[in-house]
Amino acid sequence: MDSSSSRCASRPAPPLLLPLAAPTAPTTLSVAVIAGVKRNRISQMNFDESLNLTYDEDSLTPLVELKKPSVLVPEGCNLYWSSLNVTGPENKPTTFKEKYLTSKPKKVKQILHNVSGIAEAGKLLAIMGSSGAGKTTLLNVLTSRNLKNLDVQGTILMDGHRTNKWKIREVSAFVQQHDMFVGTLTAREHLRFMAKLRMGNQYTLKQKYDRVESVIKQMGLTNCANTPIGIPNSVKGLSCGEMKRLAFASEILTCPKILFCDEPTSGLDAFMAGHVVQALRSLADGGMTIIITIHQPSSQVYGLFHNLCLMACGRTIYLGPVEEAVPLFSRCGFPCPPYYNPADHLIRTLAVIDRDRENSLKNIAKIRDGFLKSSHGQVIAEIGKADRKSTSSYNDDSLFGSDKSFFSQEYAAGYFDQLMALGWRSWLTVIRDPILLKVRLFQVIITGLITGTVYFNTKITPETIISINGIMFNHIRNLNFMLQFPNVPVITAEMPIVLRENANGVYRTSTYFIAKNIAELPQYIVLPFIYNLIVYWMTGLYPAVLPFLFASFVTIMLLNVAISVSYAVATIFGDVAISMTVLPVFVVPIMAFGGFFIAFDTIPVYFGWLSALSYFKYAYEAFAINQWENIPVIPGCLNATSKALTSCPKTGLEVIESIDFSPDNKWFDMVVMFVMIIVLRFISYMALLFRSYKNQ
Ligand SMILES: Nc1ncnc2c1ncn2[C@@H]1O[C@H](COP(=O)(O)OP(=O)(O)OP(=O)(O)O)[C@@H](O)[C@H]1O
Repeated sequence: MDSSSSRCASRPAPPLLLPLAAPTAPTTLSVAVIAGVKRNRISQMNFDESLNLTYDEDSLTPLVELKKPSVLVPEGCNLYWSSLNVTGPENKPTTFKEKYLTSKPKKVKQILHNVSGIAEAGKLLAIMGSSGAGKTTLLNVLTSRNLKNLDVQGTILMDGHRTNKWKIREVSAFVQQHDMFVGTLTAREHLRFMAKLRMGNQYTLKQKYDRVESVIKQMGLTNCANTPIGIPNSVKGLSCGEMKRLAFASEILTCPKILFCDEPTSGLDAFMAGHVVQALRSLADGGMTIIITIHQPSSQVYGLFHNLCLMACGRTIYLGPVEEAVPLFSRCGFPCPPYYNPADHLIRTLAVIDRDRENSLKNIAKIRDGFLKSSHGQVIAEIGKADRKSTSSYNDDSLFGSDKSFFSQEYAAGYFDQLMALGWRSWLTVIRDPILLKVRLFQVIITGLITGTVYFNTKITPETIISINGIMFNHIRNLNFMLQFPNVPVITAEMPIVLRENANGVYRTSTYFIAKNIAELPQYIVLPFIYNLIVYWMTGLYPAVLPFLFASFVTIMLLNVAISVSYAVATIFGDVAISMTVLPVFVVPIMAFGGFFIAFDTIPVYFGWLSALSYFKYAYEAFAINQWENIPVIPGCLNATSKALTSCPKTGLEVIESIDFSPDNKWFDMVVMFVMIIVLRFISYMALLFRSYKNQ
């Protein structure tokens, strides 16, 4: 590994507490002492040498605090979990009542049983076990994620300190199983975006970009640094292995002490998997603490692990150096056949076979007993005792002196920097995603031309009044349906990425929301303007500059209300299918009260609220006033004497009144639409904030 690339930028963490290599005056403590249980050194712990902390016996605070250098070599930290017990509902809640109205599940089951362990600094620890063994649950507990419905008891310690979820998040990074990126960015752009947000203000932009280049080299991404990440079925991009390495690269930019990875090799072929795990091994060799869960590693990948944690039935069956696992199994009567992948052998031996359940459990118990008698087993047993003296549970946020909450989280980048970086990313997405801009532009131009051709140069006559009103109402309706519905999948597709980045403490929900709104605004000004430009002049609406500009303003406001509705629905319902089903339920009735299909005098009182919410009505009214207020005479109506034309409006103002609109409402309508935009965007922001909060 390139040594310069293994150097990491320091993070805005509290002063660095480094374990001392050589203990001096006070006591040298073992793992059990860390929890204040016992003060004797456990010998022969070849994977526990870095426990030589020097402590003040009373306060258990490390005595020496080293000054934080400007550039750090990642030193990792030892992570301990002691007597973790996790219980969850026997059946996952499915009905509304079970989910929201029942406080406690009827039946609970124990998922993790007194699980203890250690992940050492500078070592790659792989958690393995058959399906349902509890690997993901353990990783979720260690990272404090996805713990909904679960009751977690136990203690987690970092370098001798009890810790809580905020502290763990501060010093660690989590690469989840499924990669999520904004696919229109290139790998380098994505890393630069992350560097701007995660590396803090103590670094110049150049230093952040230098760090990006070194991480690109370190993760072997040089050849694909300028390749778009990719959007399935739309933009061709990185391979799965490159994507996974990019996920690591994003997380190690700030040089976390601990890196968690859930199934880093899933979906990769053996060759790619080897590359990915080799990258993790290099990070561990550089000093980081790495914890991964993994299924079926090849023997080559297996050989890259330093330590192995084997789980079965929610229990730790083995935790120690990888090379000692197979000998332990042999001693317990389960030798690995020659030329057999040791990982396969271990997992097969620990699998619970339904038709031979009793025997399987007996075998597992035998191996566990063998392990507990070994020196490594004793270390784990001692770690398990660390929890006994603790009175507060892991979920107690006051542990480790942290009183942070979702709303008082600290971010590496300031508010303005977050806005700028997020605005930049949203803007690149808007201009690069073919569906977002090119297709929409094409759609607007074609629809505008077709509408313009159908109503081409409509002259004002008594017979065409209804057609001219139709042009204006269609104008509004077309624009609404053309852009409102396609916007829903755009929001819902990006939401999981935003929620994940938010949960990782990269930026605030508010900065994302404001930046996205600002970055998207230009297209929601330009597109309606182009549409109006085509339709207004082709259909022959009142030919003057100011009325044209006002009509453009009406269409821009209308479209922005429509987009705000799609924002609100998408963020409230979250799922594209549900949102697309709900949206017409709201929009279609509201359109019926727009004024073209209904006389306002005939609307029953109990539907008054629907009429008041009809943004179509406000846009149509403003548009109609703008058109007809400039027409002093309707040719053919002024001197009409025939019976057929007795109800013929003689002036533009009479046309406005004939459709129950008030000529004074032109600016009032604009104000109402503006207020609607603000209220709807606020609602969608609150919905997104709530989702972010629930996702923590
Ligand atoms: N939130 C939850 N509510 C109820 N049961 C749960 C919950 N999370 C996990 N479980 C149960 O806990 C057990 C262990 O699940 P876990 O996902 O940790 O296993 P795993 O070893 O990661 O399996 P796999 O390799 O298949 O992902 C399973 O029986 C699972 O159904």
